[in-house]
Order: sequence, then C-alpha cells, then structure tokens
Amino acid sequence: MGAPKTLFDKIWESHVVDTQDDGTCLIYIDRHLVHEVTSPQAFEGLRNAGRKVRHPELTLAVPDHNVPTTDRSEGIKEEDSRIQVNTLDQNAKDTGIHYFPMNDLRQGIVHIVGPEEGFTLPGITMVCGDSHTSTHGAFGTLAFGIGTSEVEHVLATQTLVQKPAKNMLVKVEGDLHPGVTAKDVTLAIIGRIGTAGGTGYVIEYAGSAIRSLSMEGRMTVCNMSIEGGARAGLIAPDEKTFEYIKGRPMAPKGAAFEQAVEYWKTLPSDEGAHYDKIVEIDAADIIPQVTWGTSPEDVVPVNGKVPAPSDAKDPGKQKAIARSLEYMGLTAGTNIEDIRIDRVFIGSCTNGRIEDLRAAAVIAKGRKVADHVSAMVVPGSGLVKEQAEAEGLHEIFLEAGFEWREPGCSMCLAMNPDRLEPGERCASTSNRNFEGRQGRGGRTHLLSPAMAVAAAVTGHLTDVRKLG
Ligand SMILES: CC(C)[C@H](C(=O)O)[C@@H](O)C(=O)O
Ligand code: SF4
Repeated sequence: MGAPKTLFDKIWESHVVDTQDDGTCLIYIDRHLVHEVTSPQAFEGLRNAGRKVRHPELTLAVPDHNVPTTDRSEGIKEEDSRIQVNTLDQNAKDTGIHYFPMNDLRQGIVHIVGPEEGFTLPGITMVCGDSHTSTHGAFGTLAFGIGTSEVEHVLATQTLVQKPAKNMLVKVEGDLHPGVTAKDVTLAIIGRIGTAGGTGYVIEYAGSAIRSLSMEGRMTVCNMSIEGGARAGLIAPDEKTFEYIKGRPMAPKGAAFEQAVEYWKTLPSDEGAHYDKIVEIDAADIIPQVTWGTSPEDVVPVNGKVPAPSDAKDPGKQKAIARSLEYMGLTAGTNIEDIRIDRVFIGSCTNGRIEDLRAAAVIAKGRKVADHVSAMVVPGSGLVKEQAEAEGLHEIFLEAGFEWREPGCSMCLAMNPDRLEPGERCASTSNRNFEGRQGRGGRTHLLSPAMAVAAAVTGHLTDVRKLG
C-alpha cells in the first residue's frame, strides 16, 4: 500500500496519459457532454482540419440554453437560437454522437440528462463546455467545465491538457434542521469560503450532513462548486449512488454493473489522505439562506438583514457592497423578509430535478401565488416533467397559479425568451445572481425551491419554516 490518497488523486492518477516537466498532464476523458452554446466552433474546427470525432459513442449532446419553454410545435421563433440549435442538430447527425433533440422526451439541461441516462458514472473523467459540469461530481465523477477550443481537442482526441488541482475538504457534520435543504448547505458554504475560496482546488464534500443528502441534493451541492471558485466538486460514491445508477439506460448492466460497483467501492478517500485546505461546518448552524447581492457569496440567513458597506473592513469589499445595493435597489439594514418580489423561477441544473419539484409542491399545495407575482416552474428535463406529471405535481403548481413549462435552462440565464424586465426582482432557484444574468437590469435572489414557493405565495422573501 502506498501513501493514502484522496478520491480526486485516485481518479486523476488513473487517467494521466503523459506528464510534462512543468507538471502539465495529458489526461484521458471518459465522457463528453455537449450543448449548443459552446460547440459550434469546435465542430467547425474539426471539419476544417478534416478530422472526425474520435469516440462518438462517448459523446452525448442535447440543446438546453436556447430552447423555448413554451409550446414547441412551431419550432424556435428567435433566429439566433434557432440557428444555434439547428447547428447542433446537424453536427450531431454528421458525427454520429448520441443526441436528444429538442422534441425528444429525454431532452433537458445537459447536467440533468447525463445522470438520468447513466452516462455519468463514479471514477470517470467527464467534461463539457459548461462551468456547471461540476454537478456530476455528486457521483464521484471528476467532472469540470472546459472552453470551446478544449471541446474541439476532446472531440478530436478524447484527451485534455490539464494541470492537477489541489485537494480541499469541506466537511459538514450533523443533522440539518427541518426545512434546510442542499441549496441552503451550498449557499452557506459559498458564504463561508467566498467565490474565490476554491480557486485552484477540487472540493470534496464530506461529513454526515452530505452523506444524508439524496443524489439530487448532492448534485445541487456539487453544481455550485464553481460558484465557490473550485475546478470541480466531488462526493464519495456510496450505496445511494449505486442504487441511483442501477438500471439507467447507459449504465453498465448485469455482471458488468456488479464489477463496476466493486471498483467504485475502492474510490472513497483513504483514511489519513492529505488535503491542502480543510473547512468544517456544523450542519446545526445552517438555516435557510438567501442572496441579497450580485455575487453568490452575498449570502445571508433569511432572518438576517441587508448588509451595509461599513460592515466590511476592506475598501474594495465596501465598494462592491455599495454597488450591489444600488444595482439590487436595496437599502442597508432592511430585513431580508421585507424584500418584495415580482417573479419566481423554479428550475435550472441546480434545482430542476424531481426532488426539487416535490419539495416545491409540498409548500405550493393549497396555496396561491400572490397577486403581484408571476411564477413559473421549469422541469430540468423531459423525464423530470413526465415523472412530475405522473405524481400530479403539475396540477398542484397550476392550481396555485404557477406556470408549468417545457424543460431547458429557461430564466437561469437570458439566452431564450424567459427573462426579467429591467428592475424586476426574482426569487430564483438557479445558481448565479450576476448583474443582468436573468435579463438586463433584472435582480436575482438565490434560494431553495421551498423558499422560492414561500416567496411566491407571500409576495416577499419569507422563511419557509413559518409556512409549515
Ligand atoms: C453558456 C454556458 C457556457 C454557461 C456556463 O459555462 O456555465 C452557462 O451554462 C452558465 O450557466 O453561465
Ligand atoms: S441551467 Fe443555468 S447554470 Fe445550468 S447549464 Fe443552464 S444556464 Fe448554465
């Protein structure tokens, strides 16, 4: 037995093809996810060089950012989006990669589709031209976002040039309070480490509170690793992971599955493995979280207040707070629960899975969206939508006054018709609250699905625990 290794070390070392003197490595990539935004130039580059996709069977593409979430029977109205999606249709056809077109039941946000299909597996390397590829780390998959020129490199060679990351451990121990979800955990972590806290690291999430999360919850946590600056997030695979994967269309079957499980069981970090940075959080300290500003680290407990520039010591931070307050149209010292909202968005690769919709429906049931609020629920994939409808969740939402949409990225970012008007304030289950993220001049408050419903029905940010 050699020195104890982390989960990250094990996956990394088993994928290195070549190492240069300066530490730069060539690593093998097991799986490649593709969407319409970051792939057109990559496919064009291949074509111009007269190259083929090296492993079409290891590549899965799906349109998600530019698809409309209303009636799709007449195609895509906006020209830019139509070209983008048509280009992916054509590239998929020409190269023979796996493809779920817009009207396929399996279409959805790429990070929801991968796990659903069993394309995402423990111990593998996975990339996508998308920063939230970190989501897949919930399975013990080394998954990270890459740029378009790297997408081309992976399509052509199934390898990638990368420097190894440092190991960071975020340990959340103890029981979560009722009403506190994976989203609150991840927001609390980012609030603690800051958006640069994970720079240069792969974060491994561990501790009893992380283990207690469902696979959906673990995906929510890993999804936002990138918002904490990390290259990727990882959670050790366990029985829940194996159970989730078993029987999925692209997962190994029968004896191959059993064999895979034996290997997956060897992946968790060894006792005594070295981490370059360790952060410990007590689950009991976490209550529902909301962002007030324009960075995901601008997070406060829902019973808190909007901060003042003078709360920060650093002059740079003071300026940033002042600017955020102005953009968000907020006054320092306001109770978070007194912030009135106009729109609610439930969806995205952070919180658009079945469990998120179930949690939202529990609060929505028998209640009504406030008169001045417009709210929508956007399932993360066609399969999530189908499952939700089989459980009658859509009826609960429609009855309460929510819109029930087709799957896609939707209002997580304004690349399709779903967007905020200037000055509109939105309670959103997505992952980014940057200026203009949900539409020019739009104001975003990030929170959990249950908290989003609480805001929808009361018309202002509200501690969901008060609704019971
Ligand atoms: C469009 C895409 C490249 C982008 C990303 O990389 O994350 C998007 O998904 C986002 O969430 O901002
Ligand atoms: S849902 Fe949002 S965060 Fe996720 S891939 Fe789409 S745009 Fe990016």
